[in-house]
Amino acid sequence: MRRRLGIGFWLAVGWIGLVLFAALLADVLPLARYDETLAGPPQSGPSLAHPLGTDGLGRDVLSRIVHGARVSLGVGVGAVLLGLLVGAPLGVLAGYRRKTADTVIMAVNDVAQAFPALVFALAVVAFAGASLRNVLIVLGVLGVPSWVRLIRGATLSFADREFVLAARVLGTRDRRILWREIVPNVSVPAASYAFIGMAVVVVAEGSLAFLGLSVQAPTPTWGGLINEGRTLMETAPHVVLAPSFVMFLTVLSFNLVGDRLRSLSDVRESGLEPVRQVALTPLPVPEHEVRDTLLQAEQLRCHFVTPRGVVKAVDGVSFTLERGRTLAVVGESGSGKSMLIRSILGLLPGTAVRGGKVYLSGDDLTARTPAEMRSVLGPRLGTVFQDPMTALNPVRTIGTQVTEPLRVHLGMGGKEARAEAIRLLASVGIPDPVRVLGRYPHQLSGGMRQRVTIAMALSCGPDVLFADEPTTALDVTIQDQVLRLLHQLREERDMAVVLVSHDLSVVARWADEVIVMYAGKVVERGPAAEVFARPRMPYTEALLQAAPRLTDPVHHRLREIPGRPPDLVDLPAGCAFLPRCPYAQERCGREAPPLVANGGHPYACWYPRSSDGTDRLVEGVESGGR
Ligand SMILES: Nc1ncnc2c1ncn2[C@@H]1O[C@H](COP(=O)(O)OP(=O)(O)OP(=O)(O)O)[C@@H](O)[C@H]1O
Repeated sequence: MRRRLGIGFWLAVGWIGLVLFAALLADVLPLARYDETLAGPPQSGPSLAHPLGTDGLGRDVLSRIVHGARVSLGVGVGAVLLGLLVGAPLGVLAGYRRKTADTVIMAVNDVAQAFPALVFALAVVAFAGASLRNVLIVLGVLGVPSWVRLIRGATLSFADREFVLAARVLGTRDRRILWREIVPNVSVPAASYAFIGMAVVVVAEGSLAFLGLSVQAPTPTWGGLINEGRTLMETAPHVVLAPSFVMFLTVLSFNLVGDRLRSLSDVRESGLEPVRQVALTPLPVPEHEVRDTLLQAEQLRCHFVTPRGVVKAVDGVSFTLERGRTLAVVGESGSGKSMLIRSILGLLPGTAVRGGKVYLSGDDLTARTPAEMRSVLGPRLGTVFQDPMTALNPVRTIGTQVTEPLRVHLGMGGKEARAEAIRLLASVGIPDPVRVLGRYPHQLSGGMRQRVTIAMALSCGPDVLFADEPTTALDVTIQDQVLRLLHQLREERDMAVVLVSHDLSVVARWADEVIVMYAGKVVERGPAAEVFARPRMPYTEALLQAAPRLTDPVHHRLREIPGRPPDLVDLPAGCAFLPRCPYAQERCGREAPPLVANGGHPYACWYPRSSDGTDRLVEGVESGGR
């Protein structure tokens, strides 16, 4: 957390703390009186007695800045609190209740936001006078519409989340949901906006003071000090520069703190972004040989630095893949399948550290910068994601989305790209592709949407197609069509396919090779038919026993794998599967088994299942049945 916030954040917090401290203790600090004229020679520069010099009336500039901080910060804090106290409940109400409450609140809010701020300030000062309280009220009220918008937006984004729905299903009262589920989540962006809001108010107060609409002399305010010093710019520039600089630093600090707090709660900053190798300490790469193969992964690792410790999501995965072959990656949820794919593609969350090497036809992809990777992603590596609805932009037509990679990567003109898009859509079995080009994703069925994403992934003719659970979001009949299509396209285009799936019947049917992952490591690897017919690692055996088989004539009982996958932050010293393994012995707790091949395919187990299949329940998982 400390590292993520950065040194700038802590310097900003320190500065704000210092200004607050000085403002609060202004009366007891050993400073000259802020209104004492001729405390020193007028317009004199910095000296020991007056560290920031004196102004045109010989008043101590430092003392005036410190006392001015009281007004500027006081107005900042007060106005933000006022805006928050009025705006937040309205925002929550609009976002949670929606319908009439939302319409009315937002309509009034829009009108309030459109009202000219300066006219409002002038009107209040003209009628009620330029006092600290009135300035605070003016700036607080002016901030309310922004608070309503912010809090409404945050409430809307949380109101439909699964945890709120779960609370509703349990019959929880609205008030309780608001306090327990919504308010704690909304308070994070609110805190960040409060700091940014304070910066805005400090500047606004300065501007009002500059116009003579804020607290009147002799009470100093930062804006007022700048206004006074303006006339001495040529003879005594320090009089205007000192308060300007203090105000600048304070506003900058508020913005910085607010921005860092926002980034902590911003999901976009934990989303996909190219691996930032320079900013993170890379993991060491062991010696290895670069092979003459299409795709090679060598000791690939993906670790996350989290407040709890290092999550080893992928830990030393190696494999090779040839053209015309399908490699399946299987394992339970959280075993590292998706992170393995993302590590290959170089698209990882910002907190990830990648290690190891990836070679595409001998070309080291891990040595490429994110910008250089862009020429590989699409043209050489294509990806099909799990949920086509989220993979497609809902507000753009299929035509604009399918033609985009053709125009960007292949430099096609509008007409040519359209013709190619029609050909691509037809090749993935979309009937009437011309009509589909003008449609939006929501106007297509799930199966059609997935065909569109496959067409997009294939548009630049990739060498390797990654399909991360491509059929999970589809119903069973469509699943088979999509997998058949992927297989057919692989044959036609002589590509390689990396298929991530937790469905072993899918893998057994369509994959040539398989790697079984457990807790970020490969625990078994080999030809799919062989691994499924004769699994050596008890985990693979357990996965098979837990997998339903539609072709099974007799409905045999599925065996659940007992226990839970281990905590990736705190992996045991020995075999990670030990607590769940029925065959574990003393050695398994002492030493982690390496991935070795004893005359067959490689597996990581000290006490493997027998290779002739006599001691287990493996009922001929069908392979090659395509
Ligand atoms: N941003 C992150 N920060 C910390 N840990 C993460 C992050 N993203 C993923 N992980 C962890 O990495 C591990 C592997 O995640 P991954 O998504 O690769 O699993 P998976 O096998 O694909 O699971 P699933 O089948 O559910 O998609 C998980 O334990 C997950 O909690």
